[in-house]
Amino acid sequence: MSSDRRVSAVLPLLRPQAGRWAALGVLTAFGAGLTVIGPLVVRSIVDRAVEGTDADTIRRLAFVFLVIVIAAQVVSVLVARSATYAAWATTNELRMRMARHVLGLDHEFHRQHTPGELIQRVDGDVTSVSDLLGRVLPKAVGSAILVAGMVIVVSAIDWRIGVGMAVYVVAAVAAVLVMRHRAVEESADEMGAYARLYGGIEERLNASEDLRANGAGSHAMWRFVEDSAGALDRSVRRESAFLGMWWGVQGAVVGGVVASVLAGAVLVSNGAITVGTAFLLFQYVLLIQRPLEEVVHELETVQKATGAMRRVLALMQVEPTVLDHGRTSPAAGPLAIEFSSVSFDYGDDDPVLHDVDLTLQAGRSVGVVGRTGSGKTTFSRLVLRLVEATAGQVNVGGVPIADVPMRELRRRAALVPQEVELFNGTIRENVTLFDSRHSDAAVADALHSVGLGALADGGIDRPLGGGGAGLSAGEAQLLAMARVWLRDPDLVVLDEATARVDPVTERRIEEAMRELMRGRTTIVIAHRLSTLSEVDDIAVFEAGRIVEFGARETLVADPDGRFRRLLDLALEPDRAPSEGMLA
Ligand SMILES: Nc1ncnc2c1ncn2[C@@H]1O[C@H](COP(=O)(O)OP(=O)(O)OP(=O)(O)O)[C@@H](O)[C@H]1O
Repeated sequence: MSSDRRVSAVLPLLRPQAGRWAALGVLTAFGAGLTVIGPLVVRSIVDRAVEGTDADTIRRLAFVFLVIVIAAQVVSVLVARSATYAAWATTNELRMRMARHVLGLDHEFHRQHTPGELIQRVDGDVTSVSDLLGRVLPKAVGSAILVAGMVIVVSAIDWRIGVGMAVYVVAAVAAVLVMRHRAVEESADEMGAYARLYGGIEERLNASEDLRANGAGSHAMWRFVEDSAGALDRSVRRESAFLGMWWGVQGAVVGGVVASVLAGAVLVSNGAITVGTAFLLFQYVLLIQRPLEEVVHELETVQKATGAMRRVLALMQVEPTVLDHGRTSPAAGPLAIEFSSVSFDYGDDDPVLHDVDLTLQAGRSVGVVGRTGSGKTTFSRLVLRLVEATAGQVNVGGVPIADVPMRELRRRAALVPQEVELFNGTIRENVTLFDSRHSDAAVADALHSVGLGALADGGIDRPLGGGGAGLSAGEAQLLAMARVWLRDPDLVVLDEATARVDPVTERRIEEAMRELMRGRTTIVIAHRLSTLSEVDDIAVFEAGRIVEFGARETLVADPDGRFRRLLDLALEPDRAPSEGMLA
């Protein structure tokens, strides 16, 4: 995509605020017109003074000039104000569209892009576009009208001077644009270096506990130092490219002023133009200085916005693989799950699940066990349609999962994840996930049902504490269960609900699970077999395949079965792995 096409990609953004932008265009043209007329009045004053016209006429002309200058200033303030407003209205729409788009992208996309990088895209890059629209675009349009107006006025006086002025402007702008090529590249590189730096900082801050606990602080810091040095190097290169352009413009301006003064002196002495016209030329050349300087100043904004626009467009072109075109709602009540020859890979042609067949009747619960990396979590992602099967068919409630509207699937299926995210808000907000429609009684009931009654009794509008401080990992998982309880879904996936908790909390979680399972279809992914004492069925995963599936009681009774062997292993303390019973 060429850079011009990228800049033109901004134009469709203006459409929703077209009226505002049109009014701004008229105001800008009016302001430029006033700036062109001002020196014409001065020209009259000078010529009349040379001719010896009466003082009253000159005073009147001076007053007209004063009014024009004040009006031009007022208009420029109005232009700046309404341009900022129009730019924010326009880019806020873009921000919203991008945020919605990013949130709709795949699990895999979010795994590959840090939140910091995405914030930089949705906010930082869009702010660059906003600067372009709110500051540069009105200035560019105003400058173009100003220069065109000056060339027309001068041509009307003497077409040869008009041509000279046009050639001068075109040559000066062309020279700056040629120099910009290097600046463009440097600017894009600098933005990329900063995105990497901020993305890295954000990721390391999130993982600070893990990094510190594993003694990886110094490696992480070293990476930060490398990224910072890279960003500094790019900044210096970009700065020197822009400095080169700046000196180019200063040379062009000084050359223009010298040429206009010399040409004016020669033409006046030849009698070709009046002193007032020579003065007009001098003023016009000075007026050209501002647009030329702005080309340099604002080119940086244009470069940033161009790079930003390129990244925004690239992001908007990322298509989710999980599409929401479904129109069929499964019947009300618990949802049956059916996997027919389902295979899945994460895009690297290395299948994580192979030919998985499984039928879980509505309202039943299945315990999913297997070694680390055997595909249990991936299986649950397919059930929740966070990823799409590479081959085969997943049905939910008898309906192909792709035919179920995403909104309905999200409403009827819920997940208690391995890592529970807690928000810096009240207990209520953490349970309701900021949905204000739930009553106090419903929130308290949800907390009581999962054994967090003490939290509810102290008042649900108390802050939970920054980042959920004060809740253990097990309590956080209970709180996640309360969220699910409140939503009352038809399908629940509990991912490793008892990992990393003490026996007392494990017991509380088991009781909460029992409550949660009632009247719903439930998938429990567990490392500890004791968690599975309540489930109806068991599926044993091994290297991405289901190697055993059946009613729990049947599998327990089969001495040669894999689940039975896992149970025996768990019951023999000498042979049981120390950390989790299956991990
Ligand atoms: N987002 C991903 N991108 C690429 N590969 C992945 C991704 N998630 C998991 N995998 C790979 O898929 C395989 C199965 O992972 P999965 O998390 O489903 O296993 P699991 O049985 O749930 O393991 P655990 O018990 O450790 O959670 C592993 O080899 C893992 O490395």
